[in-house]
Amino acid sequence: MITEAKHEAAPPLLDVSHLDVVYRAKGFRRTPFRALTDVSISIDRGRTLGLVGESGSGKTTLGRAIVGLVPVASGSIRFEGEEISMLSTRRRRRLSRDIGVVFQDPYSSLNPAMTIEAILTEPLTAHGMSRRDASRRVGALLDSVQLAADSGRRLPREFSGGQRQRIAIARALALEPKLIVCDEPVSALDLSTQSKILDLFIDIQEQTGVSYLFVTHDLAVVRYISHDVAVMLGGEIIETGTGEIITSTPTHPYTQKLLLASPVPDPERQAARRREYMRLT
Ligand SMILES: Nc1ncnc2c1ncn2[C@@H]1O[C@H](COP(=O)(O)OP(=O)(O)OP(=O)(O)O)[C@@H](O)[C@H]1O
Repeated sequence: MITEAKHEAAPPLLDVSHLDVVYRAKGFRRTPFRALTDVSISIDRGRTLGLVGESGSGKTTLGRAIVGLVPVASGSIRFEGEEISMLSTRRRRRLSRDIGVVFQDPYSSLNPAMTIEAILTEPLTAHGMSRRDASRRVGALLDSVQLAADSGRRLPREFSGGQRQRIAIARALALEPKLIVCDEPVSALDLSTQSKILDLFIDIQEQTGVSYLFVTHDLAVVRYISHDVAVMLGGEIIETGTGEIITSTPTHPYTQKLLLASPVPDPERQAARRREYMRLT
């Protein structure tokens, strides 16, 4: 008898559902503080979700909850279908192979006393790779972020901000993660360096199929890099949609206000302006 094969849709790579995070009362806060309320997002393989919102809206908290740095009060975080919000430290550690992180500040995120080779081999040897194999992999990692092969012998202070962010990206890539949480990774860089690093993120995604949760407060950055966008306000997701729609015709008044405050350049209008300029000169 011929039976019809059942094709169940694969779960999204990351599926966050009805997530609440509450920080304990501490310092000036005398009562517990609810930083995330009923947050739901999902990211498919090879896709980028831009997470946008003003300072204090909860973007970093969501990224930290996903990588296990902040405890979850309720709701779920599923990675490849497996619930990960309540894992033991040991299982979490194994998961840290699959979920990498790149932080905002390239100046404080690298240990100033370690050579670049030591920085890049550390996660590899911590996950059981021999020192010799790890050291061999450093060359490939430096190459993937377009840094010279002899960079391994140098210290972080010998590099510019953009180069340090390349090193931080190489470190995040070391264990071949499936998802990288990128927390404002370009906001400390000047504009021309920003666009080079964004292009690097895009190239790496095309080559490896990695997914990104890309936290930023800048709609222009989100437009450039994201397939999908979620907008946060006061610990809640208030609007989601494709990058193009959210950065051109958002429906929520708050997103419209964000867009007015930092208009996203329209590529067609820019091209028309360039053509007009060429005609006149
Ligand atoms: N460890 C903590 N304990 C208590 N409250 C915290 C803690 N970390 C963050 N918060 C509070 O949670 C809220 C969300 O902070 P979060 O850093 O997630 O926002 P954000 O959108 O990433 O802001 P920014 O862009 O400034 O980093 C803020 O009101 C912040 O003060």
